[in-house]
Amino acid sequence: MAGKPHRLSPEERDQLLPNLRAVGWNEIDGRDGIYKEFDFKDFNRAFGFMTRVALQAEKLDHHPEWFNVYNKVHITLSTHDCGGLSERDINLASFIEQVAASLS
Ligand SMILES: C[C@H](O)[C@H](O)[C@H]1CNC2=NC(N)=NC(=O)C2=N1
Repeated sequence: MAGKPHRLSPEERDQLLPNLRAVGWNEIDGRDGIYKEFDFKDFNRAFGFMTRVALQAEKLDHHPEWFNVYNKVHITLSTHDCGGLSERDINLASFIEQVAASLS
């Protein structure tokens, strides 16, 4: 983990967000963060996904806000250390996409 995170500038957002928007991440109303809902086949897959994301989050020292019931996982990414969206959220979202792709 390198340096203190900063809130992404408009230019950085224009560059970094389109790829994530294209796979279902949306900016949140009233808060500087991104959000996506995942649907898995069953609880085992949802929880397996969460386990893999959790281990990486701990490694990166960057943690998701999330909700799970049965096969659904809802994830919000935002960086408290800078009060908004940072590159750490983009990196974690990209990792999350890789995990989700490998499980479906
Ligand atoms: C002390 C610790 O390194 C910080 O609180 C880390 C932990 N995980 C974190 N997760 C997220 N999402 N944002 C942060 O700013 C953050 N900061």
